[in-house]
Amino acid sequence: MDSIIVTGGTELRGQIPIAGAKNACLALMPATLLSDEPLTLTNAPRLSDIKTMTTLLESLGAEVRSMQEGRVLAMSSHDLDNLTADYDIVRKMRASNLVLGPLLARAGRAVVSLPGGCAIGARPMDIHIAGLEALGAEIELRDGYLHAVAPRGLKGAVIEQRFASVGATENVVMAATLAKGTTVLRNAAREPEIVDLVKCLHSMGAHIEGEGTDTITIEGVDRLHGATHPVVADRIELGTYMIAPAIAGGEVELIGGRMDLLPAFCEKLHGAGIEVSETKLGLKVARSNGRARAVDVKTEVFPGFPTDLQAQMMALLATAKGTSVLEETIFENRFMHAPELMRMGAEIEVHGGHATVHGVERLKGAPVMATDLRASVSLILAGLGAEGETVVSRVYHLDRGYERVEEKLSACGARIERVKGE
Ligand SMILES: CC(=O)N[C@H]1[C@@H](OP(=O)(O)OP(=O)(O)OC[C@H]2O[C@@H](n3ccc(=O)[nH]c3=O)[C@H](O)[C@@H]2O)O[C@H](CO)[C@@H](O)[C@@H]1O
Ligand SMILES: C=C(OP(=O)(O)O)C(=O)O
Repeated sequence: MDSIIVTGGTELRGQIPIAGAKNACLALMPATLLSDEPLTLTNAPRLSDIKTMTTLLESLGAEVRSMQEGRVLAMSSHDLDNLTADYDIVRKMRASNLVLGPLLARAGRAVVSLPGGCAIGARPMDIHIAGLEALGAEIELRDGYLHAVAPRGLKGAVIEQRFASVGATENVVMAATLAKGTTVLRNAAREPEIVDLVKCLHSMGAHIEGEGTDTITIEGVDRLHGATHPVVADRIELGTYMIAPAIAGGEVELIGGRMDLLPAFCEKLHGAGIEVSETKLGLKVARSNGRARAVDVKTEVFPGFPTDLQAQMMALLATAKGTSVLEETIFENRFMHAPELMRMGAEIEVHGGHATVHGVERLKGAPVMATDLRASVSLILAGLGAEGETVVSRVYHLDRGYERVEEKLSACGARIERVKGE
């Protein structure tokens, strides 16, 4: 297994290009299942999760051609010869459950393994199931698999989600594009990845309104056609690299970055004394006034502070002046980076969904272990500002969501290298 070694203490200066969003691409790829014509995605990120989704789509009979070193994904689902998403693939990546809605809508049947829980929480699928059942699907759990059928086809309905789940919104919106009649989805997720998915569905001929608000209305159509769609910028990669100069000092321009993708996050960085400004090419982040200041953070659905940036923010607050309280409201077990940061000298107390962080002047490098995707990168960020060497092991989690992390950071002067494992 590969490790990443970071030697802290160098200010960062330079530019970092932001890739297409993993979480948008993982919803856009299954949209190919809705049409027998080709769907091409441009600005795709090069990540192991994208390879996993490729394997899943291919297992269903779709063709996925990766071009321009993975930047372009040309997909065709002309023939679907299998309607089962196998446990061996789904267990690797929860977003595999996003084939359920499209398969049901196009083929009237789907068998999708339940993904099970993961390190950050239990992550059930009841909201997905309730939404698809409201559209007329009959869904049964047998042998760990969801067996879904729509014997009379899907039919538009009014659906009120008990929580604005990102994945359930994506599954229901995709399924409703081919349902008969109108679907009104209330308490829909408003994340930019949903807006991007709807943009792509529009290009495929879907009739959808209200994306980006809490009510999405979908007028079903008989068929969707092919399209080409550019994947939106990855706001979580963006936020991650915005924190890098905030921790290490210096000034970095994030090419393709936009404040509207991260409104609450940009506000908190500002509150912590970090300068964020718009440039012609993206966003510029600078820390010129010494240590950051403590701020309290509560994770919320969009446009609130994203849970996927909570670990990275904790790494920043670990060396801020004063005490900060981080509240995690989306996942029940998403503070696993705290004990690793404590191995580097951070002073953190975790009580249920709250973490109290007493900022210290400086962290010290240590061997640490990545437990999940965002936890991994938070340890790298912490290492950038720490004294000495930080060795982050188990970085396969990192490769799920960050491409060329060492190259992007070392281009700005960071001392960071990957050591290949067995
Ligand atoms: C591939 C992808 O896009 N992943 C993102 C997506 O995950 P994902 O789509 O899985 O996240 P959800 O919004 O569905 O989950 C949020 C919360 O709702 C709960 N829940 C969800 C569905 C359900 O049927 N029942 C239920 O109880 C989950 O357990 C969790 O506690 O949004 C999360 C919240 O912004 C992000 O952290 C993930 O990075
Ligand atoms: C939690 C994440 O991903 P997933 O939903 O695929 O587990 C993430 O991207 O931080």
